[in-house]
Amino acid sequence: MLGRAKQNYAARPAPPPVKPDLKKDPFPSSSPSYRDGSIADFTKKNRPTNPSTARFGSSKADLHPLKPRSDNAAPRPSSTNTSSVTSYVKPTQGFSSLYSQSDSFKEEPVSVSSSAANSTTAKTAAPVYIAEDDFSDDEALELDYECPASLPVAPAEPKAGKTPCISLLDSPPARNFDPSPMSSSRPIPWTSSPLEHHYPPRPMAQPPPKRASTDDVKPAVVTAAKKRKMPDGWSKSVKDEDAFQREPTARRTRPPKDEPEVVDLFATHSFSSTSTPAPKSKNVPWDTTYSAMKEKKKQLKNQSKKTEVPTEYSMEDIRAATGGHAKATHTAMSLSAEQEHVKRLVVEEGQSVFFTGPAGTGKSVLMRAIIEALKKKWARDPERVSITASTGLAACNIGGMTLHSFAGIGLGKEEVPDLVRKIRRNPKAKNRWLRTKVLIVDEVSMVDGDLFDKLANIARTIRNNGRPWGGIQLVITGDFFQLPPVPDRNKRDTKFAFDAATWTTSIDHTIGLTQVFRQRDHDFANILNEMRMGRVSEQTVQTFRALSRPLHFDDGLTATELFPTRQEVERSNEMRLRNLPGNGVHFAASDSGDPAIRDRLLENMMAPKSIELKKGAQVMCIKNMDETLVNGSLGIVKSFMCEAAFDRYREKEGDEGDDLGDAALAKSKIRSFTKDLNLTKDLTEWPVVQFTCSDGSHRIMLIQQEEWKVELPNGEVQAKRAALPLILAWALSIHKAQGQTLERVKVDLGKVFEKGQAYVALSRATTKEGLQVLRFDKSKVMAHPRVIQFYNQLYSAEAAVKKKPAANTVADFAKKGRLQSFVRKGVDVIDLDDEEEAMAAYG
Ligand SMILES: Nc1ncnc2c1ncn2[C@@H]1O[C@H](COP(=O)(O)OP(=O)(O)OP(=O)(O)O)[C@@H](O)[C@H]1O
Repeated sequence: MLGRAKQNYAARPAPPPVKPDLKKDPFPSSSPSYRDGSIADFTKKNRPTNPSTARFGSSKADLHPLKPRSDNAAPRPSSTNTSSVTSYVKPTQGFSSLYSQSDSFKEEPVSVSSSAANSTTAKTAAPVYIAEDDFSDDEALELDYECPASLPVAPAEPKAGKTPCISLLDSPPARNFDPSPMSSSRPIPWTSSPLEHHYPPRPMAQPPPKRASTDDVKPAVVTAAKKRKMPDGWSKSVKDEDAFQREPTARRTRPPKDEPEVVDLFATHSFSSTSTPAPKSKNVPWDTTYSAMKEKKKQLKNQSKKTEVPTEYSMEDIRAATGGHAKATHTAMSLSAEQEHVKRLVVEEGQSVFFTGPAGTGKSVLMRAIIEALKKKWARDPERVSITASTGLAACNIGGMTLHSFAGIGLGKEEVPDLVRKIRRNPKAKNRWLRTKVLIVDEVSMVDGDLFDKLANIARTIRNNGRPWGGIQLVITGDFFQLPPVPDRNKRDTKFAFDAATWTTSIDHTIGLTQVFRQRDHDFANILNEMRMGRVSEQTVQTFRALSRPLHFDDGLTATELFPTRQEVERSNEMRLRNLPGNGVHFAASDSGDPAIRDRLLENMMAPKSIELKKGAQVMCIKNMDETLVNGSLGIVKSFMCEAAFDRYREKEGDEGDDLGDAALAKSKIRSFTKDLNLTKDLTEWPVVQFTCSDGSHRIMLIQQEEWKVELPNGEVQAKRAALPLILAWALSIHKAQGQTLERVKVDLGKVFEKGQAYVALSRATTKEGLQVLRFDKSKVMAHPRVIQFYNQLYSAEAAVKKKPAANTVADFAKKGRLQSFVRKGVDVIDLDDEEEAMAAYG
């Protein structure tokens, strides 16, 4: 009975497999970690010490399924195996002790085939070696070698039951490869590599023999794959047929005509140069030494340099390009060392900079250079650079918008929270605040201090960033000795931008430009500079009084009179024009853009909406045309001509002639000629102006319309004006004159009423000889006391830092912090760093 019971027990059906407890572990991990998450326990509990509890397999053989070693494993000297492993695991003692097993890092079985060890196939299969090109399966990659002329025939469709196998070896191997289907008794291949990987590597592809003719070769490799296209410069050199014929080595395959050309990255330069044959021994990338590749790169660089378009032009080039028709061209001007220093700080170091300096030290020139460089730097994201100025005119001069427009605050009279709400309701303005990384502010002397503080706070609030200006880099320029902010009736005194509570913390560097370009006469430059600082000596008074004499010029031009108000200017110009004989000719500008905002955007343009001219009218060029015909050049209208008549006149008279008597004759001839041929020639008449250039020469130019645009930072044109680049120039407002360089100026100080006006007016002149001063009065040139104080602090800070006399100050004279420590000693300047930090933390 006992025996029967034993038999029944042995013959009982196997219990059903235990289902995993889904409630407890709905998503069981596929990783081998132990259920409680302790990998140490896991390794301990599953340690294959006892064959019956071993995790992988149940037989003893399973403990060492890869003994003998897998054929795919790299060969190792068997005798030293143990010692090398021991020494290798030494540093991991900590782990070993954790697992309380010294051989924790010994080789673990990795085969998934329980019978692999017993498989005779595994034992007898040929070892697999990895060749260098086993991984170069990127078909699109162009390698620096040419494929053999004959490629293997594409394999037939694999038969059922056969392992798909495409051999890239041109001679089929006479090896005993068994292509029978995989069975559990065969080792799983090391990778899913193609089968040829199971064979010893064939020798590297040899450079193919030099071909007789490039056309003979059938570039099978080219047709086989989608090739990567090289940049334009490369294909250009490929198209050099001669160079192709001169190719010293057969390193490139000419594709059939209808296929895209393929350029060998490493060989391109060599076939554009006969003198540099390709190194024969380096025709595969892995054979090319680093120095050889470097050399090739250098040659390519030189080659591309040679084809660069020159960026600077000589005057001959400019004249040839513009002829006698004035069209604004870009003229290169090299910056001085101090200008370069500022540009570097701004563009390369990303510092917030305020650069200032006397009139004529090249602040505007520098600002334009900085804007150009920043635009290049942010070419991919132009909205990052916002160009603004305090006034519409100044903004137009640098192709920007007013600071008010940028901010989207209207007049900006409300408190900051209200202004922030206003901006948030205006997506464009909000976006400008959020996207701006660099904010340019020109003519800062006219920015109100309260406005500066408001904008600084708005920036931090809208950008949700506690850093000064919410992290926006500021590039500010201006001269506080020049025109002050427009006075506010509600305020008792002017508040300058430097008076703003946030001014000191907003600026990293304050830099004083010292090299005066406008006045070449040092004495004159020094007198003006002294006057600027409010130091008017008796000698200076005498010098200016002596300039009251009338000015006479042989070319019939008179000095431009500067007036404080626009009404005075208009009255003066109209009267002078009316006094000229003959009829006036009207030139209307053509404006375009959104009608809703166009007029407002264009109202501050230097170029007028319409201008009436007469023969003999004195005009000023308001655009830089080239090196000698610049913004501020004075001229006289000599005639009115169509383009063809002017060309004929120029042919006859050349550049220097000024006899325009046959203009009418030329015009009638052109008219009859165009009538005969039924041609439609543009017979619009334009003013012909004889300019006195900055170098003293005369040039006769046909002046046609130029364009001025008001653009958003992303290049979107908001408004555009096409107008003659001319204004009447018997008189000019001081406001419009700010920023101008004038050869002949007349200033009546009796009419000047605002601080800074006298200095702006007088400092437009390039020479004493070209300046007439009426009613000179010391009191009229006095600067604002707080401006004097501000600059004295800067200069003394610089002098103290450099241990130099304050008079000879140069360049970077007030770094943030450094200046504060100086000015704190004597002058009441609040250090706002702590407050800023606190606000940043709060934000
Ligand atoms: N690096 C330079 N090389 C030669 N000339 C220069 C240079 N920088 C400026 N200039 C010339 O100096 C004159 C004054 O330049 P600019 O108008 O930029 O000075 P500014 O400091 O802006 O003057 P202001 O304060 O009066 O507006 C211009 O005629 C300009 O062409």
